[in-house]
Amino acid sequence: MVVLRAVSAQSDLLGEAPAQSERQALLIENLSFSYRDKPVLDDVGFAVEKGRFTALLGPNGAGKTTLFSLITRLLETSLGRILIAGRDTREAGAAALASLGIVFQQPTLDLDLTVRQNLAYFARLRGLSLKEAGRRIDRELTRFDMAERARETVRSLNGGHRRRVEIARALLHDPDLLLLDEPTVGLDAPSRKAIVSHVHALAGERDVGILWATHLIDEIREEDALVILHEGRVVARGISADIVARSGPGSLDTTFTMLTTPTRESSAGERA
Ligand SMILES: Nc1ncnc2c1ncn2[C@@H]1O[C@H](COP(=O)(O)OP(=O)(O)OP(=O)(O)O)[C@@H](O)[C@H]1O
Repeated sequence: MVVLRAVSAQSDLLGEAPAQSERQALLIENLSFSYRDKPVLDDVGFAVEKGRFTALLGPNGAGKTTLFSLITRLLETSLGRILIAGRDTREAGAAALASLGIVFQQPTLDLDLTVRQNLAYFARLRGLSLKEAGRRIDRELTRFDMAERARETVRSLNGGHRRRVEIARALLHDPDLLLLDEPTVGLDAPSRKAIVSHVHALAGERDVGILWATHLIDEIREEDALVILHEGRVVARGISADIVARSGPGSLDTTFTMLTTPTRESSAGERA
């Protein structure tokens, strides 16, 4: 019974694969990837709209980090297509990546530089003039309630504040797409809540498309766009509340468990 439910839910929860449109910050079409002979992503397709928070929800090992590595071109595949703000990452290369901001799972700030120095260094790398860099650094630090910490070294900040600086840095060049790979890992509950709330607000305010990879259901709101990834396949995509409603009574927690805990029989069914 549970097996039948899981299989039928998967087809109901996918709908049509998205087609290219003007408001997309990201479009992924038919993307597949293997590490040597180990398949990790299989025919992945979804879109991230500008001005919207999209959660990429998947258990450990689902393929989220691999997908981010393909979007940023740390990894390559010839199977499928990735468009950032309408530009094909394979064809447009650096021009496509120019509209991308990223916060990696592992922190990448220089601990011995001040907050402002970290941001200024990145802004200069992105080709911003000193004056423009200063203006944007002030804007982002104010946005993240960090203006008063600008002269402190990153080492003196707590984990939550370090994360805020990383997100601020990723926004300095006004990207169309912001990728965040499990950005709340290791943070305490209040810091996690604050970052989730800041980033949700950001999507609408800045008209930036946000792709937030997580395995934590409580970071997702009913109105968010949601892509559920399981064993390298998209098993649900749409608005979170709609996905939950279409999968029967229960919460996102129940839906996620149903879609990502395959029995042997349902695994066979999926692959048939
Ligand atoms: N360099 C690699 N070589 C071989 N297999 C890899 C490599 N990196 C990841 N994998 C495997 O690919 C699969 C997807 O891993 P990936 O890190 O993309 O998943 P994830 O959803 O980001 O998980 P996590 O939340 O644990 O980081 C896993 O089975 C993982 O063991």
